[in-house]
Amino acid sequence: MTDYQIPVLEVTQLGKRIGKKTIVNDLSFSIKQGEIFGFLGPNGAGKTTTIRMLVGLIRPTSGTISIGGFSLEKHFTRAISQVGCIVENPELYPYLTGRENLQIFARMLPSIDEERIDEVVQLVKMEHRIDEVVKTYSLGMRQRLGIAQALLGRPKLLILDEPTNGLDPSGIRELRSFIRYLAHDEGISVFVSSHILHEVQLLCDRVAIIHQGQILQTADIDQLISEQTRIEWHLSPIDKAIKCLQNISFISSLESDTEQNKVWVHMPPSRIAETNQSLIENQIAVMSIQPYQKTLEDIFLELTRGDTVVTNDESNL
Ligand SMILES: Nc1ncnc2c1ncn2[C@@H]1O[C@H](COP(=O)(O)OP(=O)(O)OP(=O)(O)O)[C@@H](O)[C@H]1O
Repeated sequence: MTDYQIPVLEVTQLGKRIGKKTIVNDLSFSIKQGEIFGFLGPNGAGKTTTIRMLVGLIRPTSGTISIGGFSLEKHFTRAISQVGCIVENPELYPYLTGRENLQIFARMLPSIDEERIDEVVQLVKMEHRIDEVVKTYSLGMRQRLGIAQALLGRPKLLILDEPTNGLDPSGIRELRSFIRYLAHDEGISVFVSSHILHEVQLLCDRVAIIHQGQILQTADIDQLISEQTRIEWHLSPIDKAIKCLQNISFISSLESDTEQNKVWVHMPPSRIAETNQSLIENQIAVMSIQPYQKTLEDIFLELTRGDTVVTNDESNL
């Protein structure tokens, strides 16, 4: 079902100035169909301002946004009709049932019938509680209903601003598996902002790291982690081993301690076996191989040199 060729969201050199202050500067990224794209940054980095521009609540001062191939500026209605969005807490009527909330929202959209309401209720797996009043729902269920509301218009792109705020660990886990289902099984692209590294690492396929209104790095999560893997090799004879490793193209930043017979290199973990084989073919004894993998948090801290981002302690996953 997933087609990774079509960019559902394309953002080019997006910028926002308010007065003399640059809030967001030169953001460029694109999101493919069925992809979960994390927008990770500390408080005040510019995430909400970016989301407000993506959903047409404020105008960019520079750059372009294209949704499903339509420019948000030139074809606003066509572009925005492909977006479903909820901010931190969805706006719901507490004294009405879940279904009545969806019916009210559906009236604002063209051609949404009861059948579509039943479909989204099934999609968010709320069939058993949808006819109860919202004030009896947990925060996690309200989030689901908010997502159901956002899905009513069959969006290609779902935008979620810090969706796990206020949820307990089981609610977070449930929401995570639900978002993955929507993206990977239903083919909906998801843009999700977060200040929690661990959450992004567990949820997203790709991430843009934003700091002071600028993207520091955009990367595939798995690739990012594997590129940042440092491998410790215990080898003998060490001088011959170093020469051998220096000739391998995918190995970088070689450091060694000849007294301990140890070498540390950066390389993809998937190439360990072939490296091991070429060492053995060169009559080098391999005593041990120890990979050390950086977390997204380590990578973020290196990029930003220590600005505050919440670690997995707070996310409590
Ligand atoms: N209308 C405005 N006028 C002046 N400054 C603003 C305005 N809106 C946002 N800012 C500033 O821009 C910066 C980015 O704000 P934004 O809300 O986009 O950050 P954020 O990454 O979403 O952080 P948070 O998670 O705290 O909301 C902040 O320093 C904020 O104070």
